[in-house]
Amino acid sequence: MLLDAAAIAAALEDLPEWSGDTDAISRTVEAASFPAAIALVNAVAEAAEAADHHPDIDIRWRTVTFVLSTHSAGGVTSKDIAMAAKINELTS
Ligand SMILES: C[C@H](O)[C@H](O)[C@H]1CNC2=NC(N)=NC(=O)C2=N1
Repeated sequence: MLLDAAAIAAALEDLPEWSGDTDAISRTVEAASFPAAIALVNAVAEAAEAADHHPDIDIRWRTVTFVLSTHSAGGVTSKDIAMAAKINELTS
């Protein structure tokens, strides 16, 4: 179910590294090195496969941006909030 702007803002209070709107949420991570960035992307890929929910990922040297939306719903759902929390776990 699509989340409205208020629900997304409330969810992002617990995910301060993330920002966004009703279209998508995103977080940029600066890893220690390019191999560390790739290792993070691989860990996120494994979690995304397990959840069958996949972020858009942009890799620029050691800076990785994750963008989450639920394509089938056309916006942000609880699946995106759950995957954002999972990415935070994998980042820390
Ligand atoms: C059939 C399967 O559930 C879908 O194709 C999944 C796969 N991963 C997905 N990932 C994202 N971000 N949005 C989707 O709607 C989506 N759909």
